[in-house]
Amino acid sequence: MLKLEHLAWSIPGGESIIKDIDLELGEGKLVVVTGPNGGGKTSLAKLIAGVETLSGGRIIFDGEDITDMDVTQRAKKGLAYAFQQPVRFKGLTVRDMLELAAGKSLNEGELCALMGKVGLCASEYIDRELNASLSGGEIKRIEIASVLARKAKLSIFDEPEAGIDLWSFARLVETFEELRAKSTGTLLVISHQERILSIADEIVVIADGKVRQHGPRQEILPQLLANEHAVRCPLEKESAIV
Ligand SMILES: Nc1ncnc2c1ncn2[C@@H]1O[C@H](COP(=O)(O)OP(=O)(O)OP(=O)(O)O)[C@@H](O)[C@H]1O
Repeated sequence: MLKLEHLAWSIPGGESIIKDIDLELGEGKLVVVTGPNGGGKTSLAKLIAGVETLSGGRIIFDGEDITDMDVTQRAKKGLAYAFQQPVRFKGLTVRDMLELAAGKSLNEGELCALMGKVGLCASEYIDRELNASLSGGEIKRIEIASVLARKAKLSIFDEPEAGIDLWSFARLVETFEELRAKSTGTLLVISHQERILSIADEIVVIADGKVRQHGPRQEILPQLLANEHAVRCPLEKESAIV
């Protein structure tokens, strides 16, 4: 459903950030992208969503070449993106944002169901403006709810765990599992969280702008966990000596 061919992206100064990425994602899968900070995950998500413009390569979505389409055209084709740091929209209420995302007016029950998926109670929030009065975690969850409202063919979530409390995070993980079970669309989730990695169908590891590993969770996750221990153990030994 999504095919990335030789994707490349350099920042205006010339530094190469994304380096020849080839990747194919299947329909209805939950794919988790992980890797070290600064490896290029957010850049890749922005390139897929059309927020940044490719320096080279092609993006095929549902059999169609969307490389030259802008963000809005890609959104109309069924691509939704939740930013790592959500944007606030003064003058727009939570209800407005969710209804815009859903493309229709929503009744109280529908609003409640949507907000419940991210651990928020609709009645407390729907009439609030999307401005600085909302906390970082609240705005993040509302943005995730708006992406869920889109029911897109491909939904991209950039570090949905960032700034979210444990209880809401647990609810969000359940929501991802429910969506995957319904196979309504493909989910691409950028995350460093083992809890999210542990529900993935596939894991992609990106470092230094390249795909380092890609495969089923059962294959990749044990390797990631083993590497984590390989890094941690010498340090633990050192601290034991001190
Ligand atoms: N507009 C930009 N201008 C300059 N450098 C940029 C720009 N966008 C990204 N970078 C750099 O590109 C590299 C990759 O950044 P990116 O945000 O894609 O990493 P990431 O894997 O998502 O990291 P994290 O896990 O910390 O969120 C970083 O070194 C970052 O500083």
